[in-house]
Amino acid sequence: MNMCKGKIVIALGGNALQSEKNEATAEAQLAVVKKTCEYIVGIVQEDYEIAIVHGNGPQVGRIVLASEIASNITPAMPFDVCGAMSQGYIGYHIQQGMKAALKKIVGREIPVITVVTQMVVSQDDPAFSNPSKPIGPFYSAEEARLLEKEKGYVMKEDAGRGFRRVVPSPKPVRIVELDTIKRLWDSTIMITAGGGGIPVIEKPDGALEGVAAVIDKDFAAELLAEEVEADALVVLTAVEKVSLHYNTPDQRELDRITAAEAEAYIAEGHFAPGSMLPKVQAAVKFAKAKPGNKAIITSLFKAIDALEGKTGTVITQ
Ligand SMILES: Nc1ncnc2c1ncn2[C@@H]1O[C@H](COP(=O)(O)OP(=O)(O)O)[C@@H](O)[C@H]1O
Ligand SMILES: NC(=O)OP(=O)(O)O
Repeated sequence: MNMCKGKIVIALGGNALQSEKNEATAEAQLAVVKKTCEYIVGIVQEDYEIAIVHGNGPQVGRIVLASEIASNITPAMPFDVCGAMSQGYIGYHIQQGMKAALKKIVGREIPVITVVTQMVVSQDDPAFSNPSKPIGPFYSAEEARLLEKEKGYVMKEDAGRGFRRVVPSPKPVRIVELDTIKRLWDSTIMITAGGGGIPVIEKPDGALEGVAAVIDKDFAAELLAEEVEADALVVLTAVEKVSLHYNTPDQRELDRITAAEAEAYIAEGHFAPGSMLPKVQAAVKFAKAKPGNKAIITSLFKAIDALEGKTGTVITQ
């Protein structure tokens, strides 16, 4: 990676991993990931140094479900182990996609690896008593009621699309593998803090213990961006720009805003919790962390244009 234009941490949204039909097969995911990687490699070709942080809500939920259903024949895996599994197979797909796209588009090899990443969270995080992160498949209201009764799941309606299991989503505090990530940065494209990182708590003796939770990948990407002193946090999702009055006749897209303006819009309730809100909150945190920091929220397809200042919603100090 020569003549670097800047260091960026990319947070990859659900549409970068799953088909519009939400097909849950590994084959469907790999097909989507391969296309996604062609856009990401376009960013590498523009001479940005990148790290990739992906989501894992649908995937970790399905691994947990499969493990629970098979528990009469093989021991169920703890939730944190399921999170590690999701990092492994999503990372594996991205590695394959990146390798193929690098060969096709850039024409040279750049090492790409997945770093199984642990993320320290606080045992006292209020999120543990207020589950909010949707995982796994969608259910009808009737199925949701049954799951609550029979399995003790907490079920919530997810943006008008049906009911999903929700789990605690504590804030990321410390990236355990940070030193390694920093050391590899110059030579290697890393898929790291996938699914927000495997949530672990730190015992008084320093031992780490996995906990049942899913960290928001936008917050994890933000923390990574601060730690590696990235120039930009690039949050890639399904929309080209963030809007005020989203999905109403008064909808207005935002181009360049300050962190203070974004905070005012947050207070006015413009961004849906669990979807756009964490992205804007992460963007604000990064923008405020250091003068010159830039956070961009845009679509995968518009990422390069947004990096060139032509589109996207850009949040700065
Ligand atoms: N104010 C807003 N402006 C733009 N999009 C919004 C807004 N509020 C909610 N959204 C929705 O949030 C989605 C992004 O959240 P989500 O799909 O959960 O993220 P991810 O891409 O990480 O999977 C957008 O595609 C859009 O449908
Ligand atoms: N961990 C995480 O934020 O996953 P999603 O993006 O799938 O919700």
